[in-house]
Amino acid sequence: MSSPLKTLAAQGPYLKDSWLYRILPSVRHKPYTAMHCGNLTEKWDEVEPDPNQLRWLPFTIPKSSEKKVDFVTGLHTLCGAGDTKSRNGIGIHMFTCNTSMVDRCFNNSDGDFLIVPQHGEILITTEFGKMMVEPNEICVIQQGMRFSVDVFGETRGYVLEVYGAHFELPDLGPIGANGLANPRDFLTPVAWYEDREVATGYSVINKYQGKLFSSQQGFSPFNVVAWHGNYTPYKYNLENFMVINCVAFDHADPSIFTVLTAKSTRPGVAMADFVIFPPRWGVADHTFRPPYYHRNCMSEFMGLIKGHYEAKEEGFQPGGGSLHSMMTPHGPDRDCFEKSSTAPLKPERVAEGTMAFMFESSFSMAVTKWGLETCQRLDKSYYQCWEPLRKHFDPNWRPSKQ
Ligand SMILES: O=C(O)/C=C/C(=O)CC(=O)CC(=O)O
Ligand SMILES: [Fe+2]
Repeated sequence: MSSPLKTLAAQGPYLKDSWLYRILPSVRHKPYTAMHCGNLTEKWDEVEPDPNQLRWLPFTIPKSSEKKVDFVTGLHTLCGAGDTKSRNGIGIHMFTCNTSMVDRCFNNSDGDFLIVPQHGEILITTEFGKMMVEPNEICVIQQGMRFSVDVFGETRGYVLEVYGAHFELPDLGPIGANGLANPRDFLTPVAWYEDREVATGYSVINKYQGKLFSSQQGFSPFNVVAWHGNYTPYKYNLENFMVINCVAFDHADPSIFTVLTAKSTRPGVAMADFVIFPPRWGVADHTFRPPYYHRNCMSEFMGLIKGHYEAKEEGFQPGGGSLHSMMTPHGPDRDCFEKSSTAPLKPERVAEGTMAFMFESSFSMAVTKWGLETCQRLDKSYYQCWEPLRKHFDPNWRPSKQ
């Protein structure tokens, strides 16, 4: 089923707002009451810090024959930092679900959701219209926008939430006008509405200061007949990313693959970048082409939509994740190191059939109890992928004369 979409109005230094024409105002609702369901959290101070390299096996999708779980009940916070009240922070969540949301919608008063479906497409009904989002596409639902998610079977994906800033295209600097994610490829829904009364009650779920609240009303909130503006949900197909990379020697920093960024209050560092590792050519001469071993000032959460990520072809699986925290050493596993140290440096396709991505943040993130224990997906043997690394230094080695 396809829904009409249009190109998002060009980005620019404009105020962002939208004007919605609805059948009944949103304020026609009963009071919010706390929901007491415990999978979302921002209580970063209640967990012990853990600087280790962490890796998760694919997160388990509940079977609908056992338990019906929709997008909201299937949302679990994995890690994050900062806080919603002072409007500065991020959360990384997983969603695993098997059932559509029925007569309930969600809105996030805390921030924006960048949603990365990994398994199963999702049909998102928003106050602005409908968007079908498939794996290898992403969408952004900004602060306050109500939406409801329909699924078509077992469904899994990743969510990057930012509090206090919106996602935007990175400054292109010397790249100039065109390249990376181009504005023309961002699509936004066209108005769609239903004038539907719901006698049994429609639940509007509100994420507010990290907690979920529910309020009842007697009608569908998707009652917007028309709208105009530039504050909208939008989607983007990662296949449209125009990849720029090294064509001489050395390995470019992964920031060259930034799709969207949410700027922090400190110039030059992001609250969060959404970075992808798309199919491309590797051509660098005299270079170790995979990511080098590094320790750096960002926290790096990696996810895999499909395929095999070059630095970890085996243990890092689609639907799983990894976290390399601020200044924690990491890099390719031994197999990748050996292969890339000996393979001839001819032009070669990298990441064919693969889409890995990174949520990279200048915040130092805490991992929730759900991430460390409850989900039971932590791969305790992750560190062993570097154990077989051996020294190769030979003080007597000299380059051969040609
Ligand atoms: O391409 C690059 O230069 C860096 C990529 C990364 O930092 C991501 C990782 O650290 C992934 C990983 O090794 O698992
Ligand atoms: Fe890294």
